[in-house]
Amino acid sequence: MSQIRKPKLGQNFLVDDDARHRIAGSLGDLSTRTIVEIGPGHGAITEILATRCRRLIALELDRSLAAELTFRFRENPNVQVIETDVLKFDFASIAEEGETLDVIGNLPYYITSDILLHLFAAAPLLRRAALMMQREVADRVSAHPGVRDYGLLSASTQMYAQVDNLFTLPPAAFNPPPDVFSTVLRLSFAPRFTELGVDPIGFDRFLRKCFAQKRKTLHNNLRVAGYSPEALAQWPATIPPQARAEQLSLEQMSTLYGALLAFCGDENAVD
Ligand SMILES: C[S@@+](CC[C@H](N)C(=O)[O-])C[C@H]1O[C@@H](n2cnc3c(N)ncnc32)[C@H](O)[C@@H]1O
Repeated sequence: MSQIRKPKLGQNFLVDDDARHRIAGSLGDLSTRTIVEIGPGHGAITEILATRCRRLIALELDRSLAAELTFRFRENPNVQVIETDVLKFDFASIAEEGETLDVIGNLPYYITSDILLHLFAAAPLLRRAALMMQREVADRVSAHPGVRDYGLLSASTQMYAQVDNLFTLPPAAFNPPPDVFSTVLRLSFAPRFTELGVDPIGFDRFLRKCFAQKRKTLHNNLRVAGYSPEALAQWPATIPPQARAEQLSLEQMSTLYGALLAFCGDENAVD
């Protein structure tokens, strides 16, 4: 009986030559940079990066692929292959004094959101990232307020980075072909917490409450999350009372957060 098997560890390897060059080229001149590649696989992108960057750290979870690449790049002193789970990788462990890192990866799609969160946690060490992910996820990450795809993933990402949507590839660019189209995004890290006057942990928790139920108004989501009528009476005049979370800019969100926090004293008071 024939059976379609999902590749393990999200292993859909890039076979489109033009595409691998476009990804490798998407962060510009790398000659002075340290690049971290997530999931190098058989080395489709690694091979190009190895000749272009000062230092390349390739993180591969699959033991046999990591061994294959270690052997293949054994004569490239600027390439280091580390067999590890990217989600357990400490970016600080490889950054040199005062250095920022660039990240490239045709991601294992099954952990895209987790990888993004892991990168956000390391944001002060990162300059830019070029990441291939499922098109629908990329559309959500890069969406602007007021469009259908805008949500928690967009708001969270855009607190950490400016996002550019670079290009989209069909399933045929990969072997085996995935069921979905794929898009490459470029993230330029520039966290906005200080500029917007919010603390990262509290504001992240606030965003989760705001976007808890997409069909509810923001006011209703916050009421359900435990904000009292007295707290919600602090609603800023600049924010429409019937607004949904996905309609508000990050500036408006942070204004609302600040008004509620000033009233409640401590964001823990509303948990
Ligand atoms: C979509 S493939 C990309 C492979 C290669 N870069 C290419 O473009 O052909 C994803 C790669 O990530 C690796 N991978 C999966 N989970 C991982 C993890 N948690 N940490 C590091 N690498 C992982 C897979 O083994 C696979 O090589």
